[in-house]
Amino acid sequence: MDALTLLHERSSMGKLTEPAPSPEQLSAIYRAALRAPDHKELRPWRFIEFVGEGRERLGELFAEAEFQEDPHASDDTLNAARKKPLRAPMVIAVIAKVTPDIAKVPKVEQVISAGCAAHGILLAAHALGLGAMWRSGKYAFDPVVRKGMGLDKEDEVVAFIYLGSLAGRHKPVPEHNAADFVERWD
Ligand SMILES: Cc1cc2nc3c(=O)[nH]c(=O)nc-3n(C[C@H](O)[C@H](O)[C@H](O)COP(=O)(O)O)c2cc1C
Repeated sequence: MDALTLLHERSSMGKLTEPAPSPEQLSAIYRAALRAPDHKELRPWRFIEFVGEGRERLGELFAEAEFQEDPHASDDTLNAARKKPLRAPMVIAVIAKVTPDIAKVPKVEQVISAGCAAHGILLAAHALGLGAMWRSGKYAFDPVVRKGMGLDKEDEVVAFIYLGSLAGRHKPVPEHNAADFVERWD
């Protein structure tokens, strides 16, 4: 697949199955992530891989977040939260590891950089024939989840990327008209 075809045709895949990416595939995926544009080379990103029982630990954090939000939450609600990370054989949390008060690189730029790293993961996964889906949801912003994953005060959860093998067909890529989004000064 050439680079432009990849950029034009990447799409998300919510239906994911075993196996998880191999070590070689992960290596290629992280190389792509680490090529994200990065002002002052701060490397403002960290990745936490959840596989096997690690996904269950993440699910427990989601359920605990749900419980803290509503101590009367039903068992169904807590179990639904618990099961979310099991939708794929691997989840990668992309964290913006923010260095506060650094000259010329405000927090927003560091978070954008980490977002570009997340996009790199999606693109590399697609190029490798894997499926991937970027999710956030309320748990990405929840204090219980943040604390459980060891985030510092200024850090942000940019993505939970669900990764695995394709268990469905990619939906057709929508055609947009660039002119709807572009203005030109000349
Ligand atoms: C920051 C961010 C957070 C997202 N969170 C979710 C989410 O929690 N749940 C979801 O279904 N899609 C979420 N999406 C959207 C999907 O990842 C996906 O981009 C969307 O379904 C469109 O599909 P496509 O990537 O194939 O165009 C999120 C996207 C971004 C950029």
